[in-house]
Amino acid sequence: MIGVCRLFAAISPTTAVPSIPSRPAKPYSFHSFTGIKLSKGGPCHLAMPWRAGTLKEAIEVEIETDNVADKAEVNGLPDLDRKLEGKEEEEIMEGLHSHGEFFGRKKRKAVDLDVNNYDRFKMNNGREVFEEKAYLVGVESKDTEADNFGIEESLKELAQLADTAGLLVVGMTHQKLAAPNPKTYIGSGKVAEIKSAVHALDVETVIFDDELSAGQLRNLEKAFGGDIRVCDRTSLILDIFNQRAATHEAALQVSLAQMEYQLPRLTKMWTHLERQAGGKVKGMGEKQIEVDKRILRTQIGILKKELESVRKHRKLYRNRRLSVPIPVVSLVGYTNAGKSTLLNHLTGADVLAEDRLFATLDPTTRKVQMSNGRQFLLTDTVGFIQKLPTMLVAAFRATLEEISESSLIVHVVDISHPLAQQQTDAVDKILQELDVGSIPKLVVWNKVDKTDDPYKVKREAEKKGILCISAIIGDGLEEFCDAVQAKLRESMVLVEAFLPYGKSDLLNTIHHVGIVEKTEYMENGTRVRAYVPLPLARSLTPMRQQVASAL
Ligand SMILES: Nc1nc2c(ncn2[C@@H]2O[C@H](COP(=O)(O)OP(=O)(O)OP(=O)(O)O)[C@@H](O)[C@H]2O)c(=O)[nH]1
Ligand SMILES: [Mg+2]
Repeated sequence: MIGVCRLFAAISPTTAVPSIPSRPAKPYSFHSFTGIKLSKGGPCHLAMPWRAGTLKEAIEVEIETDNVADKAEVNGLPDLDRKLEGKEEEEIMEGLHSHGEFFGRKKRKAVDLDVNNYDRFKMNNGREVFEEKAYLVGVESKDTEADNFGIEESLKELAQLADTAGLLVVGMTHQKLAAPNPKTYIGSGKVAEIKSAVHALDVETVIFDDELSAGQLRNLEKAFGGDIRVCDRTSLILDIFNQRAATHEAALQVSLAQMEYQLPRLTKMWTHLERQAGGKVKGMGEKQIEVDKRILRTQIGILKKELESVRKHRKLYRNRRLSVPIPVVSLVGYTNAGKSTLLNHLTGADVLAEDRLFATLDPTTRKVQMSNGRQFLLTDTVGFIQKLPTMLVAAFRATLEEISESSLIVHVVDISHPLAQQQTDAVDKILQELDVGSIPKLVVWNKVDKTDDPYKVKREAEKKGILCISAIIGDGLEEFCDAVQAKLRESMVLVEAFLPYGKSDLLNTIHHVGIVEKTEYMENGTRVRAYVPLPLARSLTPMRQQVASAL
């Protein structure tokens, strides 16, 4: 342990490097990536195993491997530090790849060099990645109703997720099954076929398109053999969320979801110890599982408490915002539909918008100032995806509360996507789960510029009463704001109030956020008849009573 601590002191935790050059030989198999300190290892990390996002994480992984596998090596770490003194950089780098032996004070420089030069190549989309090969596996359900995405499309999306996580997809396969195999999810023939493919292609990670049970994960890893790691869509999404969580709240939410995902899957972490010891320590694994489960549960409890306090804070902030009677409009939609691009274009915000899945995790709210003087608040939210892990929906509850408390939901659809309809259905399904049916909704088709025949798309949209926009170019945005106003009016209430001249600020607000039908300037103030959002109607109540008593 001493060695580990010394190492971290020597290496800045903020040193961000894109990835580790090559994945150490299966150092993770007995190790959770839940971000907690388990009973045996040193500090854990939140990143998915193959994707250590920082140098610090990469080193933690190696060191911990040695820690757990062989305590003598851990105790010997200070010596290793000494051994490192005076070594040439090349030597250190060589050591880095062969064994953890050369980890120590001088490593940082060596690894930085290494990261810049080692094993890099460019992908088709121009991004540079390290060679971490992944192979995708899907199961096509015979129940086509449940499979409206189609297996090929679902796997394509999984490939996009893998790419977002920084993996290189080198192959994929699928199988049609009446029901998944409870032991290995796929049939034994398919297991054998994948095994030879992944060994031939030198694959490190096999990703399944559906959530796997602990037993299935274990059996598949055993069946593929070697250092091949098996994971599923859920853990891939969790990893992406983990990489992208920018705020404290998002990080807490993702950690919680990761731990909840990990809890029932802890079993496999310790079985290797029994294997390594030739079965001599039988039973030890089970003990460890119990200890780790307890630690994990305690951590989950702590995280939940912390999240609750963060949420309280957010609620206070939201209540303050709601007390300003400007209607809130939420942008929702499938991931990559263009929500952030739309927010940026309308408000001049600087939210990250890029051609990758789950660019946004945290909601951002900005004011939209229309040319006619009207205003509304626009909130960008986390994107949805088919097969969204339920624990993530639950984890992002606070974020999604933003949606449920808005006056209008704008569903942004990427109409240039071949599966636009399926994506729309997936979003509608999640909105149903969120129970926001009572909030008015406006559907917009975005990325019309990217479609083969924009005119045809626009004609089709017109027939359906849907608005077409191009958020990136700014096409149709004025019509969009008008449509938002018109929709907002539907949820406004008609009020008649008498505002003394000292309340001119309220009169301004009515003009900004409401639709004024009539104003009458009188001796002591203004009498106004207008459609206003409900919160504003509430704050006008005393003045409305004045009108009533004057009648
Ligand atoms: N051609 C075209 N591309 C667009 C348009 N709107 C957005 N994009 C691109 O689509 C990609 C995704 O845009 P984002 O705004 O990040 O999408 P998002 O809905 O916020 O995605 P998540 O945050 O992942 O949910 C980016 O590369 C944008 O430049 C559009 O109208 N036309
Ligand atoms: Mg976004």
